[in-house]
Amino acid sequence: MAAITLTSVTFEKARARIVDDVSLAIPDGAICVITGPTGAGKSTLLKLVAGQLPLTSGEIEIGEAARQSWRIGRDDIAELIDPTALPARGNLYDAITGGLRARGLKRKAAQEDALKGADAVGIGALMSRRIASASSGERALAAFSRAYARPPRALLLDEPFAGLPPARRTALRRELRRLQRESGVTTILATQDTEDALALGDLLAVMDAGRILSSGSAETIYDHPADIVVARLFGAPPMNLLPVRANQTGLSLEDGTNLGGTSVMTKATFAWLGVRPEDLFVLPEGSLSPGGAKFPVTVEEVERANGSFLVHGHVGPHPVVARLAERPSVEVGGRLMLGARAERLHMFDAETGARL
Ligand SMILES: Nc1ncnc2c1ncn2[C@@H]1O[C@H](COP(=O)(O)OP(=O)(O)OP(=O)(O)O)[C@@H](O)[C@H]1O
Repeated sequence: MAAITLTSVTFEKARARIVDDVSLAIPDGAICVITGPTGAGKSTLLKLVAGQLPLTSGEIEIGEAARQSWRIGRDDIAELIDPTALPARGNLYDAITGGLRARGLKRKAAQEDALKGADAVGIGALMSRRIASASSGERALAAFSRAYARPPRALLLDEPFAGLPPARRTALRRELRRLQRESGVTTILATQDTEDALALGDLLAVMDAGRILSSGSAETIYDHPADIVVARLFGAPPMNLLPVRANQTGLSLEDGTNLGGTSVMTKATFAWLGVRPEDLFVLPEGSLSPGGAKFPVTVEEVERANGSFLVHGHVGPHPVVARLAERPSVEVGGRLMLGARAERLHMFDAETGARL
């Protein structure tokens, strides 16, 4: 297929930099997931790669083809897929063949490929369903059929699972991974969902305000975020951050509450201690592992989440969220001692927010 290389890609509109100096190198056959909050510029970046918007400056290469030399819809270089943007009229079959025809396929080839693609994703029997009455999951599958029936060199997927319930999302992620494995098409996928990103991304890029703040493997972005901005942007609920001071016995809050955490003590006297909600657990009395941290949490609310319980509370004046497998036996207003293993703690510079 083809590697995708973005060099200093910038897009301005009405003097606003919507995409700002983005550089990324996506290896041939990889999935790069662009993640970030709403309005970060993800969709705009995909449209630039698809050739649907003109670059203000910079360069995009897909394999040997430089950005200026292709036009969307006229060849098999890049295709942007947004399941929510299927045409309003017609049935799923029309949506799939229409997409292939727009890429320049002759009618017969488009019809053959559409059926092949629909069978490959298991919606062959649904071809006559009106788009307007198809479920979000069926539309997503139709969009995938359209993409994978004849994969372009670069596939650009904009929020492909938007609006789907969690169970359907999981199934469609697996489907997408399978299609990706079989086709090997280099893919950029934009999503706000951390689970999509972790499940699908060979390469992750965190975007905010038009810029790529950090990019790399899940290990880099999720396990070792470069600074507190990336740490808070990637992960849901976001990483807890507490301002701490180091003394002889470990890290403490300003009111003197000792949190342990001797394993992450650095030369810095003041720092931010970070811990992800999913890395916290109920700490049985006196069982803190060496170097780990403990958090005496005053519980405000316990919320049932998908397969877990979210405990909202605070440690001193600082809000803390924990994701626990089981509902803790604690009343609202009660105290819960939570722990985190040494290797799941993060430390960031108090001033710059950079990882220590
Ligand atoms: N043609 C345009 N003219 C002016 N502003 C634009 C244009 N297109 C996008 N924007 C603005 O640029 C920013 C980025 O938009 P974009 O849709 O790329 O973000 P996004 O990260 O995909 O968000 P979401 O996850 O909500 O889809 C937004 O503030 C948007 O309002």
